[in-house]
Amino acid sequence: MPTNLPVPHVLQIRASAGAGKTYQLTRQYLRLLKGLGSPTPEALRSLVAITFTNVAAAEMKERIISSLKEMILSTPEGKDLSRATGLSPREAESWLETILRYYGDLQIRTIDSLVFTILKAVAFELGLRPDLEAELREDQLLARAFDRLLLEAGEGEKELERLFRQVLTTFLELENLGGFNPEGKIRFRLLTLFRQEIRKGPADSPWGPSSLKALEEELCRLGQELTEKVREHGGTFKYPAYGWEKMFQDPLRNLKATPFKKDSLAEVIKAPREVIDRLSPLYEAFRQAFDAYLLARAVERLAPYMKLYARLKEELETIRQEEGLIHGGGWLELIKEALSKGWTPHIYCKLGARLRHFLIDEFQDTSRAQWEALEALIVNCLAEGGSLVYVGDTKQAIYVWRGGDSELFQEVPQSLPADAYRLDLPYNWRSCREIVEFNNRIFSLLAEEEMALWVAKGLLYGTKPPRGVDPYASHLAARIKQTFDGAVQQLPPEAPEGGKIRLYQVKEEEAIRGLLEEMLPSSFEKYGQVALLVRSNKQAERLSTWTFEMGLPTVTENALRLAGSPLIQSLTALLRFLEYPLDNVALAGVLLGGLLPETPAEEVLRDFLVSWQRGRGALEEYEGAGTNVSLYGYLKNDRFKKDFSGVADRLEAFLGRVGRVSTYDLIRGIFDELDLWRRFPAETAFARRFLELVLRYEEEEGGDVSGFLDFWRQGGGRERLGFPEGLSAVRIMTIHAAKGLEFPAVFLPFPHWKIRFDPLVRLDDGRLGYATSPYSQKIRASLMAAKISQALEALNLLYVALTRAKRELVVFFLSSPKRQGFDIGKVLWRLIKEAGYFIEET
Ligand SMILES: Nc1ncnc2c1ncn2[C@@H]1O[C@H](COP(=O)(O)OP(=O)(O)OP(=O)(O)O)[C@@H](O)[C@H]1O
Repeated sequence: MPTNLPVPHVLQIRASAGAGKTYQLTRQYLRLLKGLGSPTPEALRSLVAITFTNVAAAEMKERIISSLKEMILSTPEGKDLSRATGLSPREAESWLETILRYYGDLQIRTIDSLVFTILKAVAFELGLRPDLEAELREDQLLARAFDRLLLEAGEGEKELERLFRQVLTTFLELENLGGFNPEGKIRFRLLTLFRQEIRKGPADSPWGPSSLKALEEELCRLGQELTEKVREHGGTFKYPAYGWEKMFQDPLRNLKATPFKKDSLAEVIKAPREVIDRLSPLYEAFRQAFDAYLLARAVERLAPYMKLYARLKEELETIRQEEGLIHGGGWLELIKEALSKGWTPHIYCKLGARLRHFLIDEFQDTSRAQWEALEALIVNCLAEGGSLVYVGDTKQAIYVWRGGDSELFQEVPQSLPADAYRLDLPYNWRSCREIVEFNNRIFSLLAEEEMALWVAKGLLYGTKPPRGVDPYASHLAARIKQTFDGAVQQLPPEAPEGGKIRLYQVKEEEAIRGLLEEMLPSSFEKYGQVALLVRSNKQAERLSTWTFEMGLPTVTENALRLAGSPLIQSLTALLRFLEYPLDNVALAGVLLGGLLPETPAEEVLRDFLVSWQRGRGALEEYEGAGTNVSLYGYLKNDRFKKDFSGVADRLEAFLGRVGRVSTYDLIRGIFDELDLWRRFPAETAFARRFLELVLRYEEEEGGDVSGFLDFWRQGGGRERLGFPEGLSAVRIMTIHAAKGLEFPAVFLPFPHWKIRFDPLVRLDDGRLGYATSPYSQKIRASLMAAKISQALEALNLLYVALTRAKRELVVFFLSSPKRQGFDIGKVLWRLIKEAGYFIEET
């Protein structure tokens, strides 16, 4: 890593898996700390590291802290770090103190979180409510807006009622869809439109809906004219047994007819040359009308949805004004607007720091909208002598569906006002020799012309690709070659030897289960060394049922959700109680969770319930004249104070702090006073992450206890931990979640994913259309462009999956006839065979 680049500079690190990109980024962070001089919160705030997920941000913070500790203790690793970063043990110590003291100023976060903080800083100037809140769960926000529309329609808003009716008609007639739940499908389509707009630009049509009726009539007229003229000139349609002539007479009922796809009239009719020449323009006119009709139909299909969607957006705007809620895509646009007005100095002033250096991890998954929101800030920081280091690997771009745009990787240095440098990291530091060589052989094959073309054709067209040259397949093949060119990695001089690749072919899924049962318990000293990687959550569920039945300790992504931790459950129960002290269920949760050290919880509750059963009279007596029968009132009652000494006092003390201190300080106080760190050692990781979440929430949304609880209920509880090290349980997770991680042994039990088809396409003229076969040529181009991106993503997923293993990699192939069509398993199979590996049949 070059340590003395002159500022300003942009450094691009593009390297394959396990090459040390995140490792270098962490070191660069420490190096920049050194360059900032004496540790202050302002200096800390000027250094921004952007990660792809909150989990990755939490992990990077941990890495920074543990690196500083190593340096303070001058361990061998610490000495190496000191040498590489220039930080002496003393400097490391004072930075660590500053970081721990001003933890909230540590700017290691996701792009969305950074952009939202900035947005809050300029909310007033942008005419937004200052108590603006982020709604990260766009489906929920949209569901609310949709419900409000339904309500308005139900209350007699005529225009809206008409719109809903139109959508339903399109749904039932044009799309031939039925079923019991049109509402669910309509909601889903609106959500797709919303996502499309957030990630890929405006959804509004530049033109109104086309006149489908007129196009239908024109098509039928041309079809009939053609049949009449053919007959008039003594010609006949080919293949009378298939009724080609009839198809031209009634094209609307024969949209998929073969003769409509022929390139020339000579392929459709039998007639002398001069007749064919004479009628060819008519056939061409028919074909054009046919294409225009198909195009209009696709746009028309979406038109009522677009109108409803326009209303939905108005509703979203109302929610924003009424409640200050704003969705992710919305804030990216707003911040872009603010920055384009040259507000950067003002933003810095509000943030209390100038941003000087940016570090960005996993850059290949950044979306254009995200980049555009950040760009002006980065330009500004470069203009003031700062730097940008961004790292990534286009082979690992697996978030195209969320707008990730790996082409930005090359564009960025050209658009920025600073000298650009590039660093190669040629070694793979992660895996043993066998694994590195396996991946080298497999993935370098994808950079070969013939193989790339075979893969491209298969992924785009399945088992029956068109013969000869196909422009889409050639384009995809070129991109595959370009992506995997340079995939070969070197082994560092002292790389660990060995490693194992095990490849099996099985006939039924049951056999995969059998092999797992055989291999998992016997092969590894510790279960914690094994990760089973899958494509979908459903597969993860299936596998965890199996491992559960086998009696193997297992940890899945869901098990790491914060809401699943007993400590966090009791803590949120305590917050619910503090928000509303009459919430008996919440207080019961606090007592039963053992949060308060001195509570004989069951005894208290039994007593309370017995009293309750005896009748309100008795309880009201405890509570004095109060009418609310609350557990809290019961605990506070003097009669019981001595039995349950301290409980009510503690609760009262906490209650006294609500609203006077921040939610974060309130919870930290609870941790200290109840000695939770010591009393719940197994839950430390959950507790730390929870505190971080509270802090992040507070920074971004400034909310009180109620606000935090709303956020928690609406999805905060789904936040999860990174997979903890040292836990002796088999990890089951999706390949998406495994990105950036590594494990001693990796199993890929179901490598058979296909590319996903998205019927929503953007046409050349900017309009959106809904693609169903047969496609207009214009739709075909957009559709194939989308398919090409998805095909690349499917291959990239394979690359991510196969590069997570340090020592052992196990892959199962299912050869059951149930597995039909062309999938990634087929690609992998051929790559493995050509690379000369043996697949064992069982
Ligand atoms: N220069 C190095 N010396 C020793 N170990 C290294 C070095 N670089 C990286 N490593 C180790 O190699 C492993 C992979 O590093 P890291 O996760 O940073 O790679 P990466 O390029 O970000 O990988 P991926 O793209 O697959 O997420 C880690 O265990 C890291 O500690």
